[in-house]
Amino acid sequence: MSDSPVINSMRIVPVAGYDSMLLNIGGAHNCFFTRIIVILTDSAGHTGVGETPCHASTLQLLEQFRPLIEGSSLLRLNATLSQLFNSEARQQQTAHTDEIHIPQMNPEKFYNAAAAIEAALLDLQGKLFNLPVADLLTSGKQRDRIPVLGYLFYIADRRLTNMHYRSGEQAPDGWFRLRHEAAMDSAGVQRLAEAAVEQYGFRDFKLKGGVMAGELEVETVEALLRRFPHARVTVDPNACWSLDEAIRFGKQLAGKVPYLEDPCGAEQGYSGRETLAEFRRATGVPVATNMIANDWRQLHHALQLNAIDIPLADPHFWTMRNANVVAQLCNEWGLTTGCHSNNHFDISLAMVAHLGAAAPGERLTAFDTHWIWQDGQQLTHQPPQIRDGYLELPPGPGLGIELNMERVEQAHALYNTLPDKNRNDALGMQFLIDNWRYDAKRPSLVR
Ligand SMILES: O=C([O-])[C@@H](O)[C@@H](O)[C@H](O)[C@@H](O)C(=O)[O-]
Ligand SMILES: [Mg+2]
Repeated sequence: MSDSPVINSMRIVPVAGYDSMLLNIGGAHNCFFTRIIVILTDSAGHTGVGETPCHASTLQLLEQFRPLIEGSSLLRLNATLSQLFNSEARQQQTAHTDEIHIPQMNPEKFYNAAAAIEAALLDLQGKLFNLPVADLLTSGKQRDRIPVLGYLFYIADRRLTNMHYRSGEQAPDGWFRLRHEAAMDSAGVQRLAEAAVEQYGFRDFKLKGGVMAGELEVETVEALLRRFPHARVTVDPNACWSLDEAIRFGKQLAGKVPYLEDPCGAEQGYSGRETLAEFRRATGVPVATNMIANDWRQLHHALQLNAIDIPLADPHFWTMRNANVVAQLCNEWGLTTGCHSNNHFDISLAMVAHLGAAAPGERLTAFDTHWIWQDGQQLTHQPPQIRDGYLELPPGPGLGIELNMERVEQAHALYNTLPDKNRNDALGMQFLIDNWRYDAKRPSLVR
């Protein structure tokens, strides 16, 4: 191993960017979102980067892992990551939940931390070997671009708050202006979709549900389908519909949507995996999830119960290499590969591009990305591009991106000014509904 570059330094940089007042079951997105960037430098003179959701406990874990990373040999990446996976922090990790917008949920963020480190190490290895990260994943690069979907939200009126949402008024007409304006009904969401198609060429859409009564969200899906008859449109109510409601809406949408995402969840003593299995049997509608199959043990139970068709294995929940294994299992076992997302910068966009580029087989559903809400705030010189509904694999070795350090420092400075650094979507809701509180079983505006 004497010829292997050694990791000289690991920098952990919490960063913040701007977001719109996007609604979901957990409330309303804050005007700021936060992420962590991990920057590794090695003795060969290369820089490797990874990105992950930001939480105080993830920052602590990354600090804790620093001694295992600094001084490690780049070519012994497997051994280094095994140390992380064998650490006590991993043993303490409860099953990964997606309930990051609910402040009382504060599980150890082992996977988020490991994912950022692994991505940065892979980026360095790619630069060393002059290969894209997609080629370092077990299945190797399969394609140069991946289908991605237009992630649509109902948007609350930022003017009702005293929070620092951006206005977009300086932007020319179209997506970059509209994404800041209220969109509280089907017509509003349709206008967003039209602008997103104009800008990015999407053929697939996902509506973030769990906001309005289910009937209204189904109506929005149907309105989108009428407007874009050849598009694939789905809705994700984040498991807030009851099983009965999910079956009713599922039957209404059967044959019209490619899948429904987490249409129902745990209720009346039955687990989400059990209710989703019943939903599938009753409706025949394929099920995608990012809520009940987020680690090997959960995935195993979900598949035993025939509860899901599309595990949305997010590289930030699984790490890129594990998510690639999930994609291989999907290919071998007749499932469909997809990917979940949260608000993110362009380092995550590159991670997702490489993951999708390495997914084997043809059963790939359009990957999620929230990038369209952040486009323009990039932390790299040339972010990966979404054109014609496809996310293009950036050229060049590693992740194919280069940090713009001036932007990174600005985003870090912004993070340092924030009073609330962990995600908390309940804050903005107080401007819409007095004493609003999260309820996993009720859409956020149904109170
Ligand atoms: O960004 C949001 O509001 C989503 O609700 C996000 O937090 C979810 O994790 C995600 O998009 C999903 O459930 O698919
Ligand atoms: Mg989801």
